[in-house]
Amino acid sequence: MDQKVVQGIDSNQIRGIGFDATCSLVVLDKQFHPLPVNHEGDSHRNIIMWLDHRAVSQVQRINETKHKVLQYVGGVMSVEMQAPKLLWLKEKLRETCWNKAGHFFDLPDFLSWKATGVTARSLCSLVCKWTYSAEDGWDDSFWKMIGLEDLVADNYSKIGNQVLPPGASLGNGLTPEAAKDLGLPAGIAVAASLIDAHAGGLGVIGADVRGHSLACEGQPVTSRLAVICGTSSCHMGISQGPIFVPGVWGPYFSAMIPGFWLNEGGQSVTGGLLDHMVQGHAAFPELQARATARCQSVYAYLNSHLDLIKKAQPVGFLTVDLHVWPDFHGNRSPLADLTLKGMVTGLKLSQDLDDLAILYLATVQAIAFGTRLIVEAMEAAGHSISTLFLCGGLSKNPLFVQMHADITGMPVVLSREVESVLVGAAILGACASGDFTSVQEAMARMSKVGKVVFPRLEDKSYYDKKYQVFLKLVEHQKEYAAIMKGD
Ligand SMILES: Nc1ncnc2c1ncn2[C@@H]1O[C@H](COP(=O)(O)OP(=O)(O)O)[C@@H](O)[C@H]1O
Ligand SMILES: O=C(CO)[C@H](O)[C@H](O)COP(=O)(O)O
Repeated sequence: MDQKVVQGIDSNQIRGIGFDATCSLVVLDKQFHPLPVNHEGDSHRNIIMWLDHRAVSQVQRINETKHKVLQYVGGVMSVEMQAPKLLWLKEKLRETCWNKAGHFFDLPDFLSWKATGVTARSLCSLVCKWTYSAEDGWDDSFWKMIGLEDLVADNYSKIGNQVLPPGASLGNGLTPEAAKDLGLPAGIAVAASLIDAHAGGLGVIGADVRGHSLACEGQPVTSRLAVICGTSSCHMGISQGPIFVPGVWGPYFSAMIPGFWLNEGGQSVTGGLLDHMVQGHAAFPELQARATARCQSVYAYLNSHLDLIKKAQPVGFLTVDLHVWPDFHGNRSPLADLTLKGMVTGLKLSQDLDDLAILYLATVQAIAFGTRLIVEAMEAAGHSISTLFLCGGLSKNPLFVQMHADITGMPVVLSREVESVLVGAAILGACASGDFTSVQEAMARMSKVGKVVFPRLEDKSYYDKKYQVFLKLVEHQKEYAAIMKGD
């Protein structure tokens, strides 16, 4: 743990701590020491990252079982969830890892354990990534069916048999050892954690929107979709009753907001894809030099460059003959197909800064079309969404935000605090300390609207045409795969 987090802060003002993190799998032995998750035996590498797709064969076999728990992850389990990763460890590293393992933690639960010594898991991580049900607990038959019956035999002690709602206070709070590491007083309340995207959802979705002329004003919170966009994008929609959306994770009960069901759509690389496209282009060194000379981020430079080259037309029209399918790391939602790949059509021989800027624009648009596809799937299944609430690193990019508004046709609300994921974690801390009596009360007080961006409805027909092309791209990709599979 790190003292940077409290630099320049009066530590006596800190009343509670909340943790969030990606849903990566942490493996410890029976004495809580790190265990290698690799063939090399390097115990510094004891975490399988969320976006690690090594367990492809395992997840295929899990999905072939058609077990009823799969209904609660969108009908198809993702390779990014924990059950396939556990099965991979058992099958590939039985001696060195599986047999020696004492504790498998989701990363947010690992952090709260490290701070408090309490091994209780958050309902959020267990429901969303481990097939636990808030109503019925673990389903023994699932673990037996997929070949992980040993987890059932010891009453789930390795993956969690004490489960707490996010925001519940853990044990006696910060241990003396963790307090020393963090430079904080021992005993400060520590909350049961949330996965990062879920913390972002808490940080934005409950804001008071009065005075912004938004359709969601005075409407139930279920008309809002929180989109947490950083390395990946996660689309968090809530409902009073369970809604089964094919290819969209959930419905998860009480995994984000207590008492509400959650559906979680997602795109596995979004910010990561933009970085990849921009940094891998031949004109990147020139871009970097120009952005540095202006003390700008490369994205701010690209946005201003697009404004220069667009001439009289709207900037989005620069991609009339350049189209991108964004699933360079498979499709998480709503197609739930990890075999899908990225596609670009409309490339030319030139590779100058204009080409880079236009390719970047087409990628931003493709990510926004991916959001439109997810929203349409959620609405077809019963959600009624009128407003997007964006946060995360990508929400700092005005082009990304405007394209989401234009392409979905919905207004986008940005939070006053860009790092709303951290606001969500702070909400947890404020619940654990007893400063608020419920997550809902804390959300209403702590999330604040910053700016609202409305769609340019006059550009709608152009984006509708590009969306038609977008859908053709995946249709064609599937046709190519079928041709190559044939004799
Ligand atoms: N100033 C910026 N302008 C535009 N995009 C940005 C900026 N800073 C970060 N990004 C984008 O946000 C992404 C990272 O978002 P962040 O929320 O920090 O990631 P994570 O989800 O890993 O926490 C980067 O991949 C980058 O594409
Ligand atoms: O699966 C997820 C949430 O359920 C997230 O995509 C994953 O945790 C990583 O997010 P990021 O790196 O974008 O913060």
